[in-house]
Amino acid sequence: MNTNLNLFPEDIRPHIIPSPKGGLYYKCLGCGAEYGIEELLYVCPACNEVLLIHDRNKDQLNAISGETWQRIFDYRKMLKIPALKGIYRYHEFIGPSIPLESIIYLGEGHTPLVEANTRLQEKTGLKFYYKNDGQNPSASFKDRGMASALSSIKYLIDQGFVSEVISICASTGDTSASAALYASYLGSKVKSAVLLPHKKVTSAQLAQPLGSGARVFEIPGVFDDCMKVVEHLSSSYPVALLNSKNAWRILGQESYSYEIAQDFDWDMDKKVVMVPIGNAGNISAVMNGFLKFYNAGIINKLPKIIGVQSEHADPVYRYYLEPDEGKRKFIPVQTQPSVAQAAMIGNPVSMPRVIQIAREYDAASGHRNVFVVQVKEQQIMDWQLTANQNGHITCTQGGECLAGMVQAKALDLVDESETVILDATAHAIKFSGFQDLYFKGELAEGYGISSDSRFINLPDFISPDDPELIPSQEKPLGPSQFQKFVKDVSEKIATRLGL
Ligand SMILES: N[C@@H](CCOP(=O)(O)O)C(=O)O
Repeated sequence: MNTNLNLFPEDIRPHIIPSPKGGLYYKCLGCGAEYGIEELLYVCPACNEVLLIHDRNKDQLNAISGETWQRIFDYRKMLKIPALKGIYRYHEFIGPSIPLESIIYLGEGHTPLVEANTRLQEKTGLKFYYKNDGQNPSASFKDRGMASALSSIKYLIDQGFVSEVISICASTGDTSASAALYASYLGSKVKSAVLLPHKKVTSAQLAQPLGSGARVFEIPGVFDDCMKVVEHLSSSYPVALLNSKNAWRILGQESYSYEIAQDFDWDMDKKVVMVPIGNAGNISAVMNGFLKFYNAGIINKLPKIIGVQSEHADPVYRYYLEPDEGKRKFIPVQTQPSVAQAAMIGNPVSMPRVIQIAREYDAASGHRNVFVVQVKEQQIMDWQLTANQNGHITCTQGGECLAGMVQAKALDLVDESETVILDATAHAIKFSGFQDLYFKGELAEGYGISSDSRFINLPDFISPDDPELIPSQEKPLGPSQFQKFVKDVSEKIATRLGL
């Protein structure tokens, strides 16, 4: 696609189309060992700890002023080059080694930021927005990380470092949908396999990888058990791990923060970003993204970060309950049934990243700026339904986020002077089964939720009393009978509506 660079201001022109630069490398969070990105690597071969991707040339980012970066990203919005339409608008911060030809773009990123209506803001006493990551191609935020991870795999294939790949992931349902979708786009060179905890993903989520043609394996247990199997597979066989243990996933998910910064015209003063925590890759990425923009002078304030966990899957919340950093000890938990099923994780693989990045984040902020709150299952469901009955399309994790905001206000972690951004991590439709069970009062006891009649909404079946007036495909009604049918049913509906 041709781009007329003359349309752009002269000082911006050389930066509009990024060219690939080397310099990325894996760094172990445990022993600090460094490794090249030319191999598929998920944990440190020396100490088995998780990795992050760093940029040897990151100082070069500071050769461009923060204000110029802002303009570069604003002008890039005008581009029609597919590779730069999604998360790679921020190429220099997402994956500067990846040439544009290796970038996969399926429409991810730049999801809408929707301000809550006055009623909801008055009810909660806070000004807030949902960032609708359910409007990504596979209907969850995972597509950000997957676009990055699969672009990195395409890069390795394009460069001849690998020829064929079997990708694998454990999932509560969103990661698998996304992995299968992006792998299927790459065709025969990347075969996708996903592991799901049997009966612990929603039917919509199960349908997604099946529809994309992935091999789907269901195993007994919960997500944490699947994750252990996948970790074993990835350390024993030549497979590409697509969970967020894969550091490329973190890079891609940093785009969420870059977009929030750009959406608010780079003004992060008095902003609070709330993120549900499951495998903890997302909160790591969100903090890291803001830190990178802050270090490059693109934003001059670090927003407050508040993670949210359900009382039924709260290991990160428990870790931070201890005020003395030196005494904190991470202990995995056994999860209990949670309607925020995507976050029903007791042993998050990114916990070491959370600990390290949160420390850096607080240090750069000059005060504590990362918090974690805990919410009840009842609050998750009730706030999800409240949000969606006010024009949102949020999943149960988004409900968890809103419940977390209300809890944070009760704890004085946030006040009326601040603006809150909530992460609707997936589309409501994926999790509509929980809504259905809530409305029918059929949620299993283990969730600890009772259905509040204020939220219940069930369909009303309206049919003529006379069986002769009931239309069917096998026996269509004659014209006069059909007219009677329409009149009869309309009158009944009008009565119900009080017309
Ligand atoms: N909620 C996730 C769990 C896996 O997390 P990831 O960060 O490793 O992708 C899912 O949808 O599977």
